[in-house]
Amino acid sequence: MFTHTHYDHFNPDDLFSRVEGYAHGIDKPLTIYGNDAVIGRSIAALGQYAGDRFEFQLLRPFQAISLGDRVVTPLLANHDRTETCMLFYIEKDGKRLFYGNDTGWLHEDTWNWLKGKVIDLAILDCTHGYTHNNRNPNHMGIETVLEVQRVLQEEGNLSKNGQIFVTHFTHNSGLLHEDFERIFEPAGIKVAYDGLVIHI
Ligand SMILES: Nc1ccn([C@@H]2O[C@H](COP(=O)(O)O)[C@@H](O)[C@H]2O)c(=O)n1
Repeated sequence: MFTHTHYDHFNPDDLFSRVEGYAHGIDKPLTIYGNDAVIGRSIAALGQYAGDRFEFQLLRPFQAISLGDRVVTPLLANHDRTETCMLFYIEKDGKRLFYGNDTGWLHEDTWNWLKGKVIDLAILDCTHGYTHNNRNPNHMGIETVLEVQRVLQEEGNLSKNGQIFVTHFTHNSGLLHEDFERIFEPAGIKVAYDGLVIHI
């Protein structure tokens, strides 16, 4: 399931290693979920070799789909005006995950959709460090993350033990992992790292 087609999230040429004759022992297709750009570029990368090794499912903003025991609702990101970039609200076993990356200050339609929804774990974009803007577009920074937390709390979106983790940092902020930990610790926001597993 893809949020958008930027190079750091989507490399459709990798799909080729699953085609007939290259990969073996495959008895069911891999479903690619995403916006029209994701689906179009996946099909273009595979060409005639897609065979029965792949299926494609177009995601539309705010139209929930069932995936086994999960319900996934794609939400609109505020990231790239040339593409329908998406975030995800995922419900499973009574737990609710908000995958909020890549995005700047949340899209108005997403804020509206979130009204009345509960979140047990929010994963938020914190590409930037300090931006002196608490409504940063395209990507969030520290002030925007804190402002999103404030609104989520004000709206009652976070469950009793609801957690926020930040991720997707650029080295250009000049901040290290421990700097982000120190900055976000007073707000109770945790800082993600490669290989992190969170149980909710
Ligand atoms: N000021 C920035 C902004 C982003 N990056 C890194 O570039 C990658 C792609 O960014 P997108 O805006 O296309 O999502 C991403 O991995 C960022 O960390 C950067 O280094 N400096």
